[in-house]
Amino acid sequence: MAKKSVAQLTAQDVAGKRVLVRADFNVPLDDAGQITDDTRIRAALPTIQDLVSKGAKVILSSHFGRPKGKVVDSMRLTPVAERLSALLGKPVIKTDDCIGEAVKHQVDAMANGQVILLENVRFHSEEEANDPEFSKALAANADIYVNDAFGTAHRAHASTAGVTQYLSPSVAGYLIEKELQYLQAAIESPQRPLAAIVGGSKVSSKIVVIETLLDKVDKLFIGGGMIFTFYKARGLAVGSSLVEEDKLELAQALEAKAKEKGVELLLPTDVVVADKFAADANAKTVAVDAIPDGWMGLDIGPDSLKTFQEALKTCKSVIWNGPMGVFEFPQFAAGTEGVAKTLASLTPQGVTTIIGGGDSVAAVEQVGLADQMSHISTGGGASLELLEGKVLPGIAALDEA
Ligand SMILES: Nc1ncnc2c1ncn2[C@@H]1O[C@H](COP(=O)(O)OP(=O)(O)O)[C@@H](O)[C@H]1O
Ligand SMILES: O=C(OP(=O)(O)O)[C@H](O)COP(=O)(O)O
Repeated sequence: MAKKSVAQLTAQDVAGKRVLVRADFNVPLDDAGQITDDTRIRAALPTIQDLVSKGAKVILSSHFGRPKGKVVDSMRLTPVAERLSALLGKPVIKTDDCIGEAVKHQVDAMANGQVILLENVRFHSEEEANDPEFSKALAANADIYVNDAFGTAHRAHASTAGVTQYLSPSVAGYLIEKELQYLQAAIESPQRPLAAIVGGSKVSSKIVVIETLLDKVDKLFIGGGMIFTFYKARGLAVGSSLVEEDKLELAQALEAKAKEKGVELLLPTDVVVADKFAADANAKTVAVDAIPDGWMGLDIGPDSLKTFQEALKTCKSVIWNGPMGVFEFPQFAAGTEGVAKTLASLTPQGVTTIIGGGDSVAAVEQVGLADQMSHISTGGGASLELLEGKVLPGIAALDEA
């Protein structure tokens, strides 16, 4: 069912009101703490600018990384406030916390049209627990709620779902509307063959998505840190590669389900391994059954890339989430770049190419191919869960239109 939109809020509705806007400012940073891709920040601007122009007091909120309920200095939202300020052309004050008395004083002092950014909501463990008291504390400094955090819409957290119990109206922002409009149409009746490419490092949350994806897709490509759990489940040695020990049985079951469903499951046959996790590591390409002890797989190998590229050319729709390797280090970027180039070449041939996820989008931006894809989604896990047919809790919680 359609959700109420920020577009339906008039200047009369919001002028002088405190509007809590949940955005997804979980952007990639380099080692020096500099933002390497600001797609997610730019994507939130239409909602922010609309509210500013209508005279609202705009209180932005976001998570950043996975600090697990503790204050982690490297996960403060300071760089985001600076970039937002530059993009909006006006100062954006960042508070030291996201709830409490000090925040209340700062909000009370806001002028109409002013923007502040609350500190990382995940510094409180109650955020991910969707704790009602924490939701109330967030709501205490606001009158109206707008959710524009598409990338976090698959999480039922306090700032994405719980807070809607205490603020009315609770509406969708322009980014969420735009993402749903595109993705629902592409996903509900896709041109087939439909393929998903899943990679990256969030193995435990993405491997569970694969189970339902197998009911939807014709081909499934697996790369990134995900592959080693499958290899280990097959009894192969994986050196010091990323492995989720408690997902080995699941990996086996997924391979069996793919066979039973007739879904073509493509896993790399060779990998680029490194003797340490660093840009200047020693690296070599080996077959997946020959990963040396103490070495870690950081990219798919050239033979696998070729196989993936050939198989992609037979697809009519492709949704990609998660890089094929540690593309931030040039010697492990070939798999990700190769897949990006193939997808970019398929879009003009009428293939629907959808890229989702903070790092996946950054990778495609890095090679200058973002504008050659059908759709760049700000959500990786969120777009995969939509493809699975799941209801996203951050959207379900909003008022009906
Ligand atoms: N083999 C690998 N081992 C460790 N990390 C990897 C591997 N392959 C990819 N990665 C890392 O995965 C990260 C992105 O993962 P993820 O957050 O799941 O993607 P997205 O943000 O696109 O959803 C990148 O920073 C990349 O370096
Ligand atoms: O980066 C995100 O998701 P994504 O990597 O699936 O695109 C979102 O900000 C959600 O982060 P989370 O997966 O830590 O909940």
